[in-house]
Amino acid sequence: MEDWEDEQSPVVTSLTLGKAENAWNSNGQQNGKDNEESSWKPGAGFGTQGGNRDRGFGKVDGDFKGFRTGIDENANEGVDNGHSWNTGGEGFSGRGGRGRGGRGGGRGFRNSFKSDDENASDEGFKSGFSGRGGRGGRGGRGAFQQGGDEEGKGRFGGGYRGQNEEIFSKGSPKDNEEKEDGETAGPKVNYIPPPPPEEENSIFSHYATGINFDRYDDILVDVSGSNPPKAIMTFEEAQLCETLNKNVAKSGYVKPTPVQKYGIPIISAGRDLMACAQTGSGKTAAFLLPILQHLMNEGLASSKFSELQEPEVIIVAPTRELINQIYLEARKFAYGTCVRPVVVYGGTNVGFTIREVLKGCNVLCGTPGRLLDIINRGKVGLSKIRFLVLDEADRMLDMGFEADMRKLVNSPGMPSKEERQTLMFSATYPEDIQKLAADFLKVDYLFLAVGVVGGACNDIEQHIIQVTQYSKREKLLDLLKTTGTQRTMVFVETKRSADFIATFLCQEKMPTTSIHGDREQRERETALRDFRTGQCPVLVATSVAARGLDIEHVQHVVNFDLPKEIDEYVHRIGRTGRCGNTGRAVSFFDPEADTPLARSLVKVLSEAQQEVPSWLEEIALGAHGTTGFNPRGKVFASTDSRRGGSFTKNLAPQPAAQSTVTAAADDDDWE
Ligand SMILES: Nc1ncnc2c1ncn2[C@@H]1O[C@H](COP(=O)(O)OP(=O)(O)OP(=O)(O)O)[C@@H](O)[C@H]1O
Repeated sequence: MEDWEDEQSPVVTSLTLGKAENAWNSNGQQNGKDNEESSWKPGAGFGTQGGNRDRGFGKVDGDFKGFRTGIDENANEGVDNGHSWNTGGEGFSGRGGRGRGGRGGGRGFRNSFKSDDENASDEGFKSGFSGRGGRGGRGGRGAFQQGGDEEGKGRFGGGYRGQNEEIFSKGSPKDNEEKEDGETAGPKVNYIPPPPPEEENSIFSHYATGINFDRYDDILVDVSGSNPPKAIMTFEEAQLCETLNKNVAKSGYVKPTPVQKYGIPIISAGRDLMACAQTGSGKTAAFLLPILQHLMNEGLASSKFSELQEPEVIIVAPTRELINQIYLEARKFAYGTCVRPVVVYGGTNVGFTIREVLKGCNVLCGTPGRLLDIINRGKVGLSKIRFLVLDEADRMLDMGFEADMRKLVNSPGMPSKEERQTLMFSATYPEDIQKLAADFLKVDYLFLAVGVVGGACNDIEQHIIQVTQYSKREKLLDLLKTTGTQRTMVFVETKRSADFIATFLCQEKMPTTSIHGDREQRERETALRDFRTGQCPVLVATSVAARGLDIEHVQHVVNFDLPKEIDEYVHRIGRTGRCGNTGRAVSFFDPEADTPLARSLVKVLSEAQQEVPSWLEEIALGAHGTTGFNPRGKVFASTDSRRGGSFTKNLAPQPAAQSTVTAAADDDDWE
């Protein structure tokens, strides 16, 4: 029997709040004993604090007033006095020492919650805190250095959804938030996701296009490369078969968006494509429809009765939730056809994944790790691949995933780039990534730019508010009081901040859930579902939710912590203002931390005709930005890195918002 075949039954892997203390004692206590410096004390809810004062939080000053916890104003929490800080016995707010160490006193909470980015955030907490025992880990200096038993996965990593949620999740083996993998190592994962909807109504449920949908027609479009095919103006011109046409209509699509008008004929003509279009402007259908039409025209090569499945299409995306969403879209458009899409992603039971694949698979959607895993297990052959799609292509080719993408295209059987069609889609394309992407594409690929490459969607009202690190929580609370039950995504930098802020909001009686890479997959999906349905109208998220997610009614995005990269900002705020709907994004700008982003932020705001606060311009003027800056630059900030783009629509560019900043930089310099 193969190793995956015994992975049958899902087991409950996390604990309810009521049970957690026991489990915690039995597993975690071991950790505590193992480590002289560790300091957790059971019995006070889940309040925990590892790390010592200097290495952990540093002294708290500014306007941080504790956290309705056992922490005192002088930050004498944690190790030194042996008290844990807790959240009133209701939730948890545990914390290991940061491992990296604070940057000295005086920065207080900032050290704790700002400076520990995703990579660093794990260092202090690699221990058996999950309620299942820890696997150990690197251990934090002054924190919990040893794991407990061999079963658990270490780290604290729980998310929080309020009163009754099963809180504690095992940690992830990865440090990098967005880098999802197939979990080829480590303990078996038993999670089997719920089956996708079968009812036609649910499959085709969609939200209405917004008042600005028709304004998509005014966006400048640039196609570069030789002999681009003519754009289509209607779906009829796409010459889709009857079933696909019906499915398009049932999805509520009346007319194509610009990326569809240009992208569909390019793909149908057999050309490779690198496409860049605003967030929420319909990139998914732009590649799915012509691919499905091709399969309908050409017929399917793979047999559902084969022991080796040989899909015609592979679609990769960087996060599990996004790839699942793409899969559901593929399933929707393929409804009533014999094309069978399948999705594979980490955090789920491998045996289940393989069984799904073996039921027949034409369009294989996956996160890179799990995809490579099942390919390596010999369950999927690549020789029949006709299309390779990289969604969020710039992310798929940056340092996090580039190696996996190279492994994929070099896997045995994978047709060479000359023999397959390769399609890349994103709202952002740093120029160096474009150059790298050319390795995967035929020489004569077409570059399609809808609007500003890397630009924010114009339907999003953007506000930047100057704050100090210590005033953020109060500001967030004030903000959320004005948004009521409207759906809001709050982005933070670290997994721990996500838990912390979610806990804080729950205590303030705001139904909140959280999503980040340390949550178990089941919890992540529950969180997303609760957010989608409005049961929890506030979702606190790390960058794992920044790209691609298409959730109805998200009216607000809050950047509690601004990201370090401007592209990340563009994707995050793009969770609102989709498909012609309007949205609002509020970002907290802490000059101490965010000054390097100032220039590119001014640029993005200007290009989207948003008001640029004068204080931000001043900061930008004095800042050594990490990204290019030319607020008066041309509308296409950057186009095809091969240059020579030809404008296919000659509308007068709209004037950028006035900006007094005159720093000289290359128009194209987004890095
Ligand atoms: N032609 C259309 N008419 C109506 N709705 C559409 C059309 N095309 C796409 N949509 C809808 O618009 C929403 C956004 O589409 P999609 O998720 O593909 O955007 P995207 O460009 O991939 O965004 P992101 O850059 O954030 O990944 C989806 O709900 C989709 O069903």
